[in-house]
Parts: sequence; structure tokens; C-alpha cells
Amino acid sequence: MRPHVFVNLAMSADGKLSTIERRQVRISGDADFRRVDLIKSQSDAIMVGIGTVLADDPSLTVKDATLRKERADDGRDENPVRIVIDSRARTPVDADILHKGPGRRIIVVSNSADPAKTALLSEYADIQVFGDERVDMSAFLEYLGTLGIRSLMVEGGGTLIWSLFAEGLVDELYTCVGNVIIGGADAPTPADGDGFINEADFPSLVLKDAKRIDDGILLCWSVKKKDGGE
Ligand SMILES: NC(=O)C1=CN([C@@H]2O[C@H](COP(=O)(O)OP(=O)(O)OC[C@H]3O[C@@H](n4cnc5c(N)ncnc54)[C@H](OP(=O)(O)O)[C@@H]3O)[C@@H](O)[C@H]2O)C=CC1
Ligand SMILES: Nc1nc(O)c(N)c(N[C@@H]2O[C@H](COP(=O)(O)O)[C@@H](O)[C@H]2O)n1
Repeated sequence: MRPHVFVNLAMSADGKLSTIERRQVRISGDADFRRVDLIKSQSDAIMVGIGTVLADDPSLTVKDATLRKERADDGRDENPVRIVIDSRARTPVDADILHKGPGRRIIVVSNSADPAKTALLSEYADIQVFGDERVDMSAFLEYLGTLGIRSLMVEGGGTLIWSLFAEGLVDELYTCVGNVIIGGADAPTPADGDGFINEADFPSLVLKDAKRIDDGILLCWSVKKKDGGE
């Protein structure tokens, strides 16, 4: 059984994840960063696409020492399992995610990855192969279930989030709408990729909560199953 999958993102008031240069920018405020750290610390694993690693070089560590200690006291690693979806093994060997903080890392490649690159990365992370060209997300999430991973936080970016929605693999969506305008027709958005064409294919969401956070708003959605359940 695949884990419970929830997406967390911060977007500008005009619906952008970043600038047209795909540069990391601060969209949410301190309270939201604390909330993100808390939900990260409660997750078994956290996942991003290679586009996010190349753009942001995130560490995806739990930042608050008390939260890390709570995990350790529960007999867990200080950080959730950190996962990069990276068909072609493009993760730089000096990426922060491979070096900052203790804990397990998984880089998921496809059969199209250069074996020499995966061999280099295998010094820093478990390498898993799913799919021929792109990573087969459905099969990989089933694999995570076999590892005992029950909750998976997805931190972006828009291409990976799109794929997960397109394959019906998202259970919840947390969107922090920040008080800035970024603009740019080509700037990343929460769900990029090919986009749905037919209304019947649009995933439907149920609004669970909406509350002010910093100078923005946090929207908590669950995703309706195609059979009508949540
Ligand atoms: N504001 C926020 O909350 C956040 C903002 N961001 C921003 O988002 C941007 C990065 O997003 P984006 O460029 O879309 O990159 P993503 O992080 O979504 O990574 C996408 C890449 O993952 C690889 N991939 C492999 N298999 C799959 C699959 N099955 N489905 C989808 N992708 C797959 C592909 O590259 P390949 O084929 O080479 O493997 C693809 O191009 C940056 O600007 C970053 O700053 C990111 C996270 C959060
Ligand atoms: N919640 C949130 N608010 C913003 O304003 C953001 N720009 C992001 N970006 C995400 O945070 C990641 C940074 O991770 P580390 O601090 O390096 O662990 C970054 O990659 C985006 O995923 N998030």
C-alpha cells in the first residue's frame, strides 16, 4: 500500500512558485516556515523533483532542534527519509540534500540514467530504479509502502506535483498563499506539466480549512477520490 501523500507548497498571490529564472524566493513568512518544519518532522519521508534540487539546493532537514530531538526520542532518524525524483541521475554530488544532517536518502532514477552517474551518487544515497524514461511514480510509491513509510510530504516542484495529480497519487494539498506578486507566464506554478484538457479529468478538492498565516493565507484541501470518497 502506498503512503499517505500530501503536497505542501508556497505560492505568490498570483499563483507562482518562483520567478521565471526558477530562483528560490521567499514567499511565505516565519510562521509558515515553522508550520512546514512541524509537518516535515511528523512525516516519514519528504520528496522533491530534480528541478527543485537544481534550482534551490534544499537540504530538507528538520530545522528545529526540539523537533529533531522528539524524533530521536521516538527512535526515529532526526530527519525524514529524503527522496529525489531524478530519472537521469543529475543530482550534483555536492548537493546539500546529500550532505546536510543525518538520515537516509533515496535517489530514484529510471533505466535511462547513466550507470557511471548512479555509481557516483550511490556513495551518498540509496539508488532505486523505477521506469524506463521517467520515474514510474506509482510503482515507486508502492515500494515506499513496503519500507514501512506511511506518510510522504511532497515539497515540489510544479512538474512533479503535476505528475502526482495526473496519476491520482495525492491525498492532501496545503497551499500557503503569500502576499507577493511574482508574475511571468513561464514562472513555475503548483501544477505544471501537460495540464488536463477535459473537465472530467480535473481532480476535485474539498476545502478542509482556511486560515490567516503571516500576511497570507493557508488553504488545506483533501483530494476527492474518483469514486467520490476523500
Ligand atoms: N514555493 C514553493 O513551495 C516551491 C517552489 N519550488 C520551485 O519550483 C521550481 C522547480 O520546479 P520544476 O522545475 O517543476 O521541477 P521539479 O522539482 O518538479 O522536478 C521535475 C523533474 O523531475 C524529473 N522527473 C522524473 N520523473 C518524473 C515524473 N514521473 N514526473 C515528474 N517529474 C519527473 C524530471 O526531470 P528528469 O527527467 O531529468 O528526471 C522533471 O523535469 C524551482 O523554481 C523551485 O524554486 C520548488 C519547491 C517548492
Ligand atoms: N514553505 C515555503 N515557503 C517558501 O517561501 C518557499 N520558498 C519554500 N520553498 C521550499 O523550501 C525548500 C527549502 O528547503 P530547505 O530549507 O533547504 O530544507 C525549497 O526547496 C522549496 O521546496 N517553501
